Amino acid sequence: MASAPQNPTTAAAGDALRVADIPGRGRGLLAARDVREGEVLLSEPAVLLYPATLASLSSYCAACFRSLPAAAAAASCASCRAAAFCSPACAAASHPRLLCAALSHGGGAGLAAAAPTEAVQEPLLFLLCAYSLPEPSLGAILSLSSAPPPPPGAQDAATLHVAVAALAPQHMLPAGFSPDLTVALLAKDRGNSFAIMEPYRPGMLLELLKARAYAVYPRASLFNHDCLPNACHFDYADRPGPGNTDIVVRALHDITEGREVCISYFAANWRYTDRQRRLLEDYGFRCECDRCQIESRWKDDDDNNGDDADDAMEEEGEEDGADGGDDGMEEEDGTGADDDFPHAYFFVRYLCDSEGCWGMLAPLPPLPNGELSHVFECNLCGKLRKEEDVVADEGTTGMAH
Ligand SMILES: C[S@@+](CC[C@H](N)C(=O)[O-])C[C@H]1O[C@@H](n2cnc3c(N)ncnc32)[C@H](O)[C@@H]1O
Repeated sequence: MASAPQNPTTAAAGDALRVADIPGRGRGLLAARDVREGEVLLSEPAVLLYPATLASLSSYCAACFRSLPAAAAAASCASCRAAAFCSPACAAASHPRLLCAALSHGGGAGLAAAAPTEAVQEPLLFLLCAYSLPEPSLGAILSLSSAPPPPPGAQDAATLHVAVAALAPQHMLPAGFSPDLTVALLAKDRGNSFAIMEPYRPGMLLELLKARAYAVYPRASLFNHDCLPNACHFDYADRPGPGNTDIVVRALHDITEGREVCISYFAANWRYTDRQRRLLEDYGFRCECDRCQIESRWKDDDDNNGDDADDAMEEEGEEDGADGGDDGMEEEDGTGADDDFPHAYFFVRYLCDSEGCWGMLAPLPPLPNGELSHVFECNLCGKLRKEEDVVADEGTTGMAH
C-alpha cells in the first residue's frame, strides 16, 4: 500500500468551479479553468448534518459525528441525555434543538416510538434537524433542486409532519412550519443529501458499511450525475481538527476549462437498468451519458443477469473520457477497441479493487511543486494505490458488465 504524500484535502488554488445553467439538467458546475487530476475542486462545510439513525447517536458525536471515545470519556447531552459528545468543545456546540427536545420527549421514549424503523428514522431525523436551522440555512436548503415525489409505499410526508409536531414543543417550531414546507424539505433531502459513512476498519465487510450521518452541502448539491464521472467526493469524518465533516471533491483526471464536472450519485459499477431506475425514481431524469448510450444497446441477459445493483463488473477493454473523451484521459492500454465495452479502462483505473468495495479511486492532489502524485485513494475504504500497480493490474481486476 502506498503512503499519502500530502493532505488529500488541500484546497485548490483559485476557484475551480463555476455555476452554469445546462440545458435539460438545471444548474451544474463547470470547470472554471483547466484542472489537473487529483486537484481539490471543492471543500465545503455542511449547511445541515443529521444522524443516519437513532443508533448512530450511541456511536458518533452528536455535534461533529466523529466516532465517540470509550463511554467514560464521552459526555452526554445535559438536556436529553440521549446524545453524546466527544469533547467539551462539541458539548458546548451542542446539537439541533428540535432533535434534543424530541429525544427528551416521553422520558426519552417518544422518538423511538414514533420512528421504530430506520426507514422512518432517517426522514424524521432530517426534519427535526432541518427545522432547527436558522432562516438563512433553511433558505439555502430550499434553494436546491427537488427530487420527484416519493414512490407509493414510502414514508409519507403528512405522517412525518404530524410526528415532528408531536415530538417538538410548539414554541420551538419555526414560523414557517407547515405540511407544505415539510413536503418541500423532504424533496430536498432525497435529492441532495450525501452520506457520511461509518469508518472502515480492515476486515470489515465493505458491503455492510452504512452511513453514520447525512449532510447537505449547498455547492456540492449542484453537481450533476454522470455514469462515467470526472470527479468524486471524499469524507474524512474522523480526522482531527476543524472541518472534519466538510465534503472534499477531487478531479479523477484532467478536465478542460468549460467542461461540466459530474459525480456519480451511487457506486459506478451499478448495471444499466439499476442506474436508470434509481435516477428516474430518486432524481427524476433518464441518463443519456456516453456509457448509458452504449449499455442501452446491450442485450438484457448481458446487462442484467442478477438483481444486485452493486454486483461487480467484469470486462476489459479500452478507456474513454468521463463525458465525451475530450478531457484529459489518454488511451493507455492499447488492447484495441471493444465496441461493446469501450469504457472498461475507466473501471480498471478508477474503481477500487478491494474485495467487496464499491468506492472510486481518485488521485491525491498534485504536490506543492506541481508534480502529479501518482497515488490513488479510495473514497470508501481509504486504500491507497500506486498508479503503476493500477497499470500492472489492468485487465485482471474483475470488472464486469
Ligand atoms: C443534486 S441536483 C444537481 C443540481 C441541479 N441540476 C440543480 O439545478 O440544482 C440533482 C438534480 O439535477 C438534475 N440532474 C442531475 N444529473 C442529471 C443528468 N445527467 N441529466 C439530467 N438531469 C440531471 C436532476 O433534476 C436531479 O434531480
